[in-house]
Amino acid sequence: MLADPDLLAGLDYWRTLPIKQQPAWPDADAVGAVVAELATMPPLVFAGEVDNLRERIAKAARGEAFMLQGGDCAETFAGATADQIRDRVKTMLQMAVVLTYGASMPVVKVGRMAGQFAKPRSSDTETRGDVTLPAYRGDIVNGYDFTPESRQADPSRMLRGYHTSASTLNLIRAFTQGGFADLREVHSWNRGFAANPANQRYEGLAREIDRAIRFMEAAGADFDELRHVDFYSSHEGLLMDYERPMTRIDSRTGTAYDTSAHFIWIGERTRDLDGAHVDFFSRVRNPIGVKLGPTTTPDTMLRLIDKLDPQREPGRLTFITRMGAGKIREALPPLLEAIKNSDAQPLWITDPMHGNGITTPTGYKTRRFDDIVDEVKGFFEAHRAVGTHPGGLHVELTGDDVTECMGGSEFIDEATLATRYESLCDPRLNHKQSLELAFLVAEELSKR
Ligand SMILES: O=C[C@H](O)[C@H](O)COP(=O)(O)O
Ligand SMILES: C=C(OP(=O)(O)O)C(=O)O
Ligand SMILES: [Mn+2]
Repeated sequence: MLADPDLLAGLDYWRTLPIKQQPAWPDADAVGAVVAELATMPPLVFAGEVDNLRERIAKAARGEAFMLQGGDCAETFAGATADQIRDRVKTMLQMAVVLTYGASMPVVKVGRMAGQFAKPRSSDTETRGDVTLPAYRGDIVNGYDFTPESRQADPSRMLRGYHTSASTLNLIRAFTQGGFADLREVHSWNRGFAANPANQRYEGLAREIDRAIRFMEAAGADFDELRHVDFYSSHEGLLMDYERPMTRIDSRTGTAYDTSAHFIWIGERTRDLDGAHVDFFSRVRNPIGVKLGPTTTPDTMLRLIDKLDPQREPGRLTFITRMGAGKIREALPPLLEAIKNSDAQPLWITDPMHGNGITTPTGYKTRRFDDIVDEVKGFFEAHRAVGTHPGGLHVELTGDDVTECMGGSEFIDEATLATRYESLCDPRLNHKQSLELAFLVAEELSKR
């Protein structure tokens, strides 16, 4: 089907609107050449897969599924190795099994992976000693090394971002379709975790899952079927010179899909109602997420719904709340009440990371595991009180044994942060902290 000329013109309307958080590219011609090349590259995802995800999100919004979204704050080109990708996928699969049991519902698995390369920053510059340089905006824009050459925005990085996303997604598809996701195998990894004396508290739940799997086996469940899982990609839709050329007209329907990922979210810093990002993503068919911080008013939220989901399409819109542990119990209920009295049915998921950042006196950005857990609990409490569905969890995590967030059963403290702090942006839960969070959330889910 041919695209309607108004749709094509609309996809560039964002250029006339105020825009935030874009790099200062030094050479417009070089950007134009990269954008033209990106526009000729094959899509990373197929529109039909995007539609499937939208249907699953619709189920989660109705309270019939739970969404798990996780991965790095900022993926890096160097971090796209087989081992690191495998360990992140493994962590997500392990969490998903625990959550599936806790929720007694399917878990929709979405990686902050295969394209999560662009970062919004609080400041355009970074100063070390008496040197000030442009801030690091993610590997798709500039380098992390603190030199003028590395921090200069380089559009050729967008091509490397595309190719790194393609190879990452290829390996994710191979793992999740090729047998690595076998339910019995994933559960045996979880048994290893719960067998550690530090995680004794979770042993009971692990044993219950064990019994459930043995029951399934005895009852003749087809475990071959359970070796394949659907795993979707997502990232913040931030860098417009990348997202626009990756947006294509679907030949089946004549509508626009951003083919850089299945799911795209708009960040807390760029969700202005009259800004470029909201306008652009209002015109693509992907399921869209919007981060909502503690200052969000019901009116702003309702206007975001009108812009991004005027048809009230099931699965179209996900609100990712990131209020902070100390604020969620006051800030979230008024938003939930306003939704209850409207005709909209967004999916609600909790990001317990971005409202709980602190910086140590030694300069590490970190988060306390207990604050993260507390925000998740506040999220469940708010939904329970209002009668809406707490539909998912959005976390920054890695499969590696890093020391970036404090607490958890290994008691990572301020002094320990320095031993293996690897994130180039925000602190991630390590493998064990991620599993621990999944067990705690499963306990909350099973209370319902
Ligand atoms: O993930 C995002 C960070 O919170 C965001 O990039 C801001 O970080 P900054 O305050 O270090 O710039
Ligand atoms: C920048 C991020 O979050 P927020 O927009 O909620 O600050 C993020 O998810 O990494
Ligand atoms: Mn982050």
